[in-house]
Amino acid sequence: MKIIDAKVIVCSPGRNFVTLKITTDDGLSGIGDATLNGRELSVASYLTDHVIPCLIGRDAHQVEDIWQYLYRGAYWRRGPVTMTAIAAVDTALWDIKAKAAGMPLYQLLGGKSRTGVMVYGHANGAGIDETVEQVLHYKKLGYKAIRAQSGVPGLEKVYGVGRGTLFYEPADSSLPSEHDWSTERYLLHTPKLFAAVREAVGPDVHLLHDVHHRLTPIEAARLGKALEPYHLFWMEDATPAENQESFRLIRQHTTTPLAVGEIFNSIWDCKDLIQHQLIDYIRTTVVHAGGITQLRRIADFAGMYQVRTGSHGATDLSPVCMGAALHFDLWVPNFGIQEYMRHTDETDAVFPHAYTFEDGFLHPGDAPGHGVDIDEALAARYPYKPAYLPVNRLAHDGTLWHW
Ligand SMILES: O=C(O)C(=O)C[C@H](O)[C@H](O)CO
Ligand SMILES: [Mg+2]
Repeated sequence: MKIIDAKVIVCSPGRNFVTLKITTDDGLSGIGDATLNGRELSVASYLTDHVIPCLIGRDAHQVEDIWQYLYRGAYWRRGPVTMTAIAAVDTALWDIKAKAAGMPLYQLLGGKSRTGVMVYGHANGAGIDETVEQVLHYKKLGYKAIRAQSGVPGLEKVYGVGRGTLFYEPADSSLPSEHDWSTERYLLHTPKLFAAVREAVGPDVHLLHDVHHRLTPIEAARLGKALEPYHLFWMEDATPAENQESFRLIRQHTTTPLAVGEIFNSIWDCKDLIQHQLIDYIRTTVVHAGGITQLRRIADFAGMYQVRTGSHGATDLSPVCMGAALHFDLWVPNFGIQEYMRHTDETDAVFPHAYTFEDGFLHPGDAPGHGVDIDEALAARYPYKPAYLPVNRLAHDGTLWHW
């Protein structure tokens, strides 16, 4: 089964997406997500200029060999652009392999390990009352797990608080917009938020929170401790993770479970965190961590240390990534949870998909492959629009901080 064509489709149905489509000589085609928020065209170029020429004529069934060929063959290893490009190829090839077998992808991975994929939704509000209201709204929609983010008094724009109720889109400007930040205000506010949310929602709903890399390890330890009475499912990205060792300090002070990894692109980024049991959930995704082939390796390694998966699933990960992720989630033995930020109707129309939401769970469906397609004619009606993620500055003196 030879690869005869591969092309990159860039479109912007509400937000930018990059999709790779691979076609074989026996008429099968598969697609992979290649979206890297705010840096989309770098991956498109990496694929078009450097990867696609090397794919033509290869056997589409050799998923592992092609992965190694692209990873080792580039000489320059890892990095978000490279690994997103490799992920797109890998996802498209798994899609083709499953279609050739006439099976949904989860069957090829080892079959179902559960009846559905528990997801968490995003509730956010300008203040505590509005956030509580949103959490209750998500509960009513059937969600078993809800992430809560709220504006902080005295700060104008805070991570996680966007427009609308079901959709959140941080890449909101043609040049990076500027947010302001005060750790002290945030640390005073957030325990009050979770006291109110837990009180309103009761003991059974899982609650999650994303710190978005904004605290130092000792500050994160203080927050984790303060949140213990509200028994969070996880506290995410408590501090930047370039130095994996820094999580040891947080761990020594709090029993609040820790989740990390949405910006990781290889198993090496999480090796120490997993091996030393410094985290509880690993958030690497299909699209940014080298596809199903490497994600499977990360999950198996994590399983040895009782670390479970909790893949990133924000709106900048296309429905193609979501479809592939759900097959992975249905199979992976050490599954924890899947993030689910709904896409807009425009996005869903461009990417028709087999997955469905019911009562807090997503189901990948039983269509052969990963079950997500792209309507190329419709995609062509939404040309690329430059859009950046914001930056963050300390409110008191304008120092550039982590966003
Ligand atoms: O979904 C999350 O947990 C995020 O942190 C979302 C990120 O800000 C977003 O995906 C950046 O592209
Ligand atoms: Mg996050």
